[in-house]
Amino acid sequence: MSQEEFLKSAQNQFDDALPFVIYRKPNTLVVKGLFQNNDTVYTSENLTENGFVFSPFNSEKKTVLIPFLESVALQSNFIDLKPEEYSNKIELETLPQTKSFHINLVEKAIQTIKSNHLTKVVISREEEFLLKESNPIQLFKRLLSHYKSAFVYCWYHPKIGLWLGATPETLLTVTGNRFTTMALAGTQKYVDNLKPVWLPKEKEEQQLVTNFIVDNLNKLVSSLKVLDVETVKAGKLLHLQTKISGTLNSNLKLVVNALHPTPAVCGLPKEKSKKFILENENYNREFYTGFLGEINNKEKTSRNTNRRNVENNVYTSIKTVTNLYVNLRCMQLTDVKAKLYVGGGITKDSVPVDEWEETANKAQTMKKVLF
Ligand SMILES: C=C(O[C@@H]1C=C(C(=O)O)C=C[C@H]1O)C(=O)O
Repeated sequence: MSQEEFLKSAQNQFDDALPFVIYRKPNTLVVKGLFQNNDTVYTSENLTENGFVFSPFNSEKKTVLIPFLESVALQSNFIDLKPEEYSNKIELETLPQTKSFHINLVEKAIQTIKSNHLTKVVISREEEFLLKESNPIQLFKRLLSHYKSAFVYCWYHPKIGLWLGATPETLLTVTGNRFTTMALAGTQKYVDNLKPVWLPKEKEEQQLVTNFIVDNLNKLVSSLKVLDVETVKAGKLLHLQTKISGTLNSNLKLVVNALHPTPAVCGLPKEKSKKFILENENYNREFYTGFLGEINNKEKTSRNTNRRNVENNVYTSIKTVTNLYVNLRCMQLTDVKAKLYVGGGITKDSVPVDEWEETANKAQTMKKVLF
């Protein structure tokens, strides 16, 4: 189906107030959609269902599911915007009280860390805007073109809300019993042709995330492999990333529970930092820093067993595939407003005003397609 027809189906579904998700995996050219047949709120208790999950930061709250069995699945090839359709908009100022609240909270977090109550905590904020372009399908189209290496999505449920995002972070991918995950942390602005220099503060902050993942997965996996740390680009930002892979010896729910929320979006120790966040941030994160994606998708993989090709020598197997992403660089839309969400990791060496700047830079990812 053409991209135009695909996006038209999404528009119709939205106009009919029926749940759907449209998405594209990082560095791929296929845009997929799941269009639910009714407006029931399905939930997933144990991540054993087959469908697309949308799960909040606070794991005590419900994980919403769009079941494959209750939906129509469509897909199209991705078509890039024309160069003149790309936006190149100015940076907008944020309200001064938003800035002072954030800086004060970062200071409080640093004090809490220095008094040995926490090692790291991710402090975040929301920012609200009146919209010029409020059509989610058009915004999704722009996100696809602007962020080709991100997981780009638009998720809608009439009883819950409308979310869009372009996240650089994978929570977990599983194919059969092989899994990969990543430790992503440390942020700086991307500057053309300049080799990035990472300070010890950022390296340590990212290492904490890697250690947490390795320690928590150890009991649940085997053949654990930790690759070297590398610099990755996400929009106009750079992050440090370590890829971690291995074999799963456990069920999906236990592995997700062991990871989510990682110190990339919550902190260390996990429960104490989560408590700090829930008590001190002046808003509800809802699905920001939660996770989303396909679970237990039966994917057909075909492979030719004979190089000299014989048509009937193709070997087909069905694998169970899960692809979950951390919901970052995202926003929630209402008729006239967009609320976007941004945060950053705080350690003992953080400088409050720099942390503010980091969130302002991260906010540009969504602002770029809004104005
Ligand atoms: C919390 C966010 O990003 C996370 C925090 C980072 C950091 O502290 O440097 C970097 C990447 C993400 O793991 C966000 O984008 O809102």
